[in-house]
Amino acid sequence: MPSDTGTLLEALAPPPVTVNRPLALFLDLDGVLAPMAPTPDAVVADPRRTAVLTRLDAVLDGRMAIVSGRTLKEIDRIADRAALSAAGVHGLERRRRDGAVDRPAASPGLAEVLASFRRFAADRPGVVVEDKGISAGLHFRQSPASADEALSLAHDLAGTTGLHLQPGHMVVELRTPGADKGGAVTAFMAEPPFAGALPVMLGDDLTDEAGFRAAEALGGFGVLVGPYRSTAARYGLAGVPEVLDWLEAVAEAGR
Ligand SMILES: O=P(O)(O)OC[C@H]1O[C@H](O[C@H]2O[C@H](CO)[C@@H](O)[C@H](O)[C@H]2O)[C@H](O)[C@@H](O)[C@@H]1O
Repeated sequence: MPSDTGTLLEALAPPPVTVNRPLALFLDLDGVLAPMAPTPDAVVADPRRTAVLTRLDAVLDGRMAIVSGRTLKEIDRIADRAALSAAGVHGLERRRRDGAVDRPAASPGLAEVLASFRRFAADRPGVVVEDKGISAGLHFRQSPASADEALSLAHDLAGTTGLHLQPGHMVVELRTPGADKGGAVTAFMAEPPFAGALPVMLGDDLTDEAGFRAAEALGGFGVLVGPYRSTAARYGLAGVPEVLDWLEAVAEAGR
């Protein structure tokens, strides 16, 4: 059963390499397929990651999607276009295997948010603004002292614009309201080639919890990557190297 308390100190067991139904994989990007870096742009394509994603896509007959907070453009840059199916901006935009993309119109309040974020970043060295079109991120990994003020600014702007507040790892984001990662997993699972498979979602962030719950609701499970915390995930992996090892084992088992 998924764990529901953050006070337990136990680690989650690693996920099985084989399951008794065709497997569908939903993979978060930052912190799961790629190690954390000082800035979003510092994460680049990696031959080992691209190779295992390409292999998995073939072995799983296309039942593999990256489900990330990044935009589809960024997912393609970092994953070297190895994932045809993908959901970006925390599930707000979704690309099917045939290339068709669903994306909502950007909330009008985003222009004001970006202007405010840029004013905030201008006199705080290290603070980075990320314009994702339908969302805006304020990164403070390189300026941790700015965290409280950044969160407070984002909270105030969420109130005035109606945008959805999305906290993350050393970032706060304001995004167009709409689907989350759980919605993306559920939508993929309703369509070929995913329909009927057992969904497994790997993630590390709070935004991945919706994906874990969606996988569980459809008979699959979530895998928490990183330190133990309160989670809907059933299994755990310690970090990116362990994820890549596990994915390679899954690809090998399915060969
Ligand atoms: O859902 P994910 O694939 O995990 O994406 C979450 C966010 O990842 C990126 O930001 C994070 O990674 C950066 C690079 O390691 C790091 O510098 C930053 O502090 C992290 O928050 C990305 O920039 C965001 O758009 C994603 O939402």
